[in-house]
Amino acid sequence: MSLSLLCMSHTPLMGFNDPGAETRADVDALFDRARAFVEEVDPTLVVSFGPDHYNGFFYELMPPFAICYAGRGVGDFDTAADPFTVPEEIAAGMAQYAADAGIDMTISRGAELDHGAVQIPELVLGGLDRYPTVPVFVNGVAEPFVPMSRIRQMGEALGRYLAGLDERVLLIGSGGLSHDPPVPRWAEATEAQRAFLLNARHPTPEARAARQERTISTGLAFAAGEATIQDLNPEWDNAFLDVAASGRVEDFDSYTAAQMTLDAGHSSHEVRCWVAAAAAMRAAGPYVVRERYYRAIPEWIAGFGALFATTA
Ligand SMILES: O=C(O)/C=C/c1cccc(O)c1O
Ligand SMILES: [Fe+2]
Repeated sequence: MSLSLLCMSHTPLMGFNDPGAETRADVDALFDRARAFVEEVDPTLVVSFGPDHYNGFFYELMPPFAICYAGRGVGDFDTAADPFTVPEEIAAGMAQYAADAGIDMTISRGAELDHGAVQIPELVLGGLDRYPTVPVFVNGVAEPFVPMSRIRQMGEALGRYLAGLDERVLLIGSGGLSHDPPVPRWAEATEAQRAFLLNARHPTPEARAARQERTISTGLAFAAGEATIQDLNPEWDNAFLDVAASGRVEDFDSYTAAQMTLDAGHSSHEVRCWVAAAAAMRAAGPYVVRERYYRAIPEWIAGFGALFATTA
């Protein structure tokens, strides 16, 4: 048995907006190190915590988190539209263990997963079918949010279960850090946007392209200082990374959703994926940080961070 941890920001604008050659090379080198880390820890099982952006999970039924017994990419922003190879018995074991531990776990037997859940596994694992992978959806955009302590406890419960398996488990957390991309919000949404937030599965190619174009152009305007979205917050991001690196996962409990929105933007809640993954990792004992990375990248609307760790 062993556990390892790889948390990274995702951004669908990578490959669409140019952040400059130096930044691109720096991030490419980070992804090379991520792939080398995966090769080194040589997982027999991957558990990947990722959010959604109203491509697979909608307000018609929005759980705080869900273990996916089966899931496939929707292919937004050119991410893989492939199925994950999910070991169903392990997914079911995780769900039962979490339920027995008092976690109100949701499951999905047919999840549709967007770039939030697909981009990092696709890029660091080399495809969605290369390793047996259990995707775990964690809501990072849709209010209301459960307290961060529940995310930590959910991660810890799954970590205890995974630590008891005869597997080399790689935990992935995909999301964050500070960022405020133009994802509609119910409170200020128009009627048309509310219909979208309620259920807009399987958009036409034209609707998909229009949506993506809005995000791409917002990224360009943001980098030019002309967008109205919230600024990135490198100070907040580095404080979050400090906690994640320390392994003191209970310290995340003091993060409230309202303050996170104010400090770090409406999509900062994606860090819940990191919290779940780090808490699962910590449940197996102290860990040693092998990589810590941070760079604010406005063209990609991303406080772009990474943390890799192995058991001490
Ligand atoms: O438009 C979306 O669906 C999401 C955009 C986005 C932009 C930047 C960073 C992220 O994590 C995003 O999800
Ligand atoms: Fe995102």
